[in-house]
Amino acid sequence: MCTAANYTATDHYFGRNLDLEYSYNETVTVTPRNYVFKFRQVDELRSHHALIGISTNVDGYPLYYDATNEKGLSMAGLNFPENADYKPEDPKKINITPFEFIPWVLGQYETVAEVKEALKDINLVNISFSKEYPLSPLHWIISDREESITVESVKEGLHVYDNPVGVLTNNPTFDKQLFNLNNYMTLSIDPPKNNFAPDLVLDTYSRGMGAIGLPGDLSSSSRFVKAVFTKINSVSGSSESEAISQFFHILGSAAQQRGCVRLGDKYEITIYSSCCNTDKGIYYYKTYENSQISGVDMHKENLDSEEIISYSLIEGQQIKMQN
Ligand SMILES: C[C@H](CCC(=O)NCCS(=O)(=O)O)[C@H]1CC[C@H]2[C@@H]3CC[C@@H]4C[C@H](O)CC[C@]4(C)[C@H]3C[C@H](O)[C@]12C
Repeated sequence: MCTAANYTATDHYFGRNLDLEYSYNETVTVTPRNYVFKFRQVDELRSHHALIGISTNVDGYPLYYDATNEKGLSMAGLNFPENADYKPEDPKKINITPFEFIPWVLGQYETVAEVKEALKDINLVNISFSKEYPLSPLHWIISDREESITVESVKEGLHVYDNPVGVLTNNPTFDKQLFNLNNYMTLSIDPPKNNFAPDLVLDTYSRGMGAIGLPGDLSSSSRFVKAVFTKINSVSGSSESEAISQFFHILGSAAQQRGCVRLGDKYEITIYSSCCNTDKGIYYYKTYENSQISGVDMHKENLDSEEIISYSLIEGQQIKMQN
């Protein structure tokens, strides 16, 4: 399972946890403007916005999990099992495969408003990348500084939801995730008042009691509530250091520790957490075993080139000994 979010301090940030029990050798990948993006059913993009994000690169093609373009538009794909339903080719629509969706959107658009318009003509077509890389059941969050949307291709068709909280996890469908927040409206960052039974003497014996009932388990609906509560109440200073620290703490509130979710003989963990400064095009990340923040700045690369540039994730703790 996964959790994605956006966050605005002075700059705007977008990132996600990738939670899984294995990895696909993902890298931080910069796709410069003149890399030729080929698509299965529509014309190639010879020149487009540059992208930075995490991908698995197969036969020279960046299969992005999440990315941001040089205009500050961001997008992440998260698992959506049982619900994702991709369609046969529709000659009246623009047929984009799920693995092309991030390049197609981020290659061309600057804002969520533009993407919303474009999505009216899109059909997410059921063509897989290859036998080795079959279709994954995904849904997406797309964000800019102003707004976020969630895109879900389900049995009934393509649903585009406004995402007023700027958070996405996994199942159930996004309308249900949002509805579920109704159940938590009494949670508060302030100490509780005794509404339970005013005649009883009840004591606020601990800090944090205003949010008792906030879910702490690792199911996708609980992570959604936890991440929304943390993000919406987040306060941070305006510096880059303060903002990215806060962003990683937001993601940390929904992260997975090895041992708590068993999958056969393996355990789900947060493989990486990312935080892209979408204004500056800097992609920061941590991995499960590297708590130090590493970063790749897209503007340090030649963005007019034709070749993708990738950086392997730095793994293993970088411990700064003080004596
Ligand atoms: C599995 C991940 C979601 C994490 C998650 O939620 N894990 C719970 C698993 S479980 O439900 O608990 O078992 C998702 C998120 C993004 C995905 C890639 C997107 C590009 C590409 C698309 C191609 O079509 C197939 C290969 C491809 C590399 C994808 C592989 C995989 O699907 C990725 C990593």
